[in-house]
Amino acid sequence: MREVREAFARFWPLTRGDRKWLVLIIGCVVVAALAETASILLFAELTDHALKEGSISAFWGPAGAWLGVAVLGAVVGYLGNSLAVWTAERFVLRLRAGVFRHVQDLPPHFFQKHRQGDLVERLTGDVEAIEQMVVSGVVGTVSAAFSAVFYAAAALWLRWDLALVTFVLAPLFLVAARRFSGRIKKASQEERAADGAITSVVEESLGNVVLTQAYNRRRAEEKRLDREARAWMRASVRGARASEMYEQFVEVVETVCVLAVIGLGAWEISAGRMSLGQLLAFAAFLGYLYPPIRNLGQLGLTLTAATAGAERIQEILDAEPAVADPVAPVPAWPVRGWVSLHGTSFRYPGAEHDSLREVTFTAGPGELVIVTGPSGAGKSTLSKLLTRFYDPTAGVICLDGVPLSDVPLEFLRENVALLPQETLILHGTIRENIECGRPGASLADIERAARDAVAHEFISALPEGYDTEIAPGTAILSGGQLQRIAIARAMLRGAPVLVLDEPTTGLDSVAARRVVQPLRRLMAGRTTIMITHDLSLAPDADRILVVDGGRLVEAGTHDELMAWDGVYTRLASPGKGITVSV
Ligand SMILES: Nc1ncnc2c1ncn2[C@@H]1O[C@H](COP(=O)(O)OP(=O)(O)OP(=O)(O)O)[C@@H](O)[C@H]1O
Repeated sequence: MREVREAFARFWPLTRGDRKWLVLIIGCVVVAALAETASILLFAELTDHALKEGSISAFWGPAGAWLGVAVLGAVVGYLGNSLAVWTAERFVLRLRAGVFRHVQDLPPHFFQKHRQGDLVERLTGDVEAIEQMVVSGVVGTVSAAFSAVFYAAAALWLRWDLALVTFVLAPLFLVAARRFSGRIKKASQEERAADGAITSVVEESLGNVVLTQAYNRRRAEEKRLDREARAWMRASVRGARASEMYEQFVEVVETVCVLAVIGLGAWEISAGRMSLGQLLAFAAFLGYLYPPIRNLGQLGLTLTAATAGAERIQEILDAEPAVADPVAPVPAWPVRGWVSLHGTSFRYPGAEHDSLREVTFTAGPGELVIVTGPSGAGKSTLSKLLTRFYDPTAGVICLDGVPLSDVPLEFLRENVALLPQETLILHGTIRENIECGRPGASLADIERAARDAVAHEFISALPEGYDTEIAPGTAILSGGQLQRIAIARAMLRGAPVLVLDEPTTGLDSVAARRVVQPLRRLMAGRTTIMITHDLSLAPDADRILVVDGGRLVEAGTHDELMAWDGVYTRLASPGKGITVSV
């Protein structure tokens, strides 16, 4: 129960703004319960008078009142339930948006640690589970509690002695619910994790379908899915079994109660203190009294199952973004493009070694600085620091002399544009894909950027031109063409500082040559830091920095470094072999 309380306390604040609706819903629920109670009492009156005495004149009054009460109950029931669904869905909407916003700010290593399918499951199934706990849980509990109290009062009023017998046995329902809640929660946790794993396997397999088919991995992938699906099946059967056991146990408890009432009733009838009609009315009444008590127990189980989802969402919400907007940000300024690193070191969270060690260099407006080095040297890490996905663990990185941690994140990313290793394509038209470099840009600007990126020609040749729909992994365009779209996007952004991470990776030499010309245009007049293995642009670079094992080991122009005969010479002359740092 402590977990339910904790999870509840965490998510209850999200109902702010909707609490007035919750109060209204509860009002409807209470009126509906009252109407229901009144109808039971009217039923008892009908049995006692109209039926027992066989009097039709005694029928009309209670019958009319019963109909009135039933209509009132129906109206408030409809209002309350519709409002409850609306409020619950609003809660889901808000919670999902909040979790999604949080996830978007999380650092790259978070996404390396969590499988995508699992995150999808958390943002869908688990979010709904929390709704069950916070909104439907509250409404359901209040509704069942009020109904139980009203029915109990009515039962006492009808026959206090029989009512007491039924009350004595009622706590058995709650004991049973407690007994089963642990098992149900565990099964529910496993089921949710397995759900996430299934989504992950399907997503990864379909995303890699070429590898699967080319390497005959179909059987292996099927086995992987089968393993997760079986785990899901086991958990869901275990959960269903525990719920069913609870249901059946409750049935038995109910039978015991009915038998106790009939036994006591038989004794009362034999002593002449009760009529058969009264006993039947009371027994029928039990049919009303037990469901809300039973529901209370069932709700307890739903709540414990929902905490499994709540804990999975909490785990995401507890993950901290690696960087935050500065508390006292420097006001925006016309950025010139001086980038300087001073004794910068960085270690990934949880890693044992620094990925960058005491790196110091400066790059100025109009300069092309190439960062190269063996695989695993720390080059991509440098691009993550320059665009502030992480803050250095030691040292400082400045833009125009201002530490990046004092620059508002949005302003920083407007002025330092990243062209990442993998070509990032969004679902949408080519125009939208370029426009996201500068939202709201005119078509003329988009076309100019595409022309500069040598992309206008192939885009115009497409039947739908700039309105052609593309998506990640699209087959309409080649890797080089997609890269040129990404370059057009960066051109449109017009940022004074460019960080290019392996801009020609994955392109064959012809395609790579085709992007070199637009790249040169893109770089003109800006500070460009290009991280690359491909040294075809090296002779043009103002400076080449060679990183090895996280350290800056060589710096100079192509000619200077070639004359040095060090790491760079080996990298630039493949015949001499490339070192790989570990
Ligand atoms: N999320 C992470 N957690 C821990 N260590 C990491 C993480 N990402 C990278 N590393 C480590 O940091 C070091 C530098 O990695 P980085 O990706 O910067 O190398 P790189 O020079 O760009 O390599 P490549 O040229 O192969 O892309 C490597 O030893 C790598 O294992």
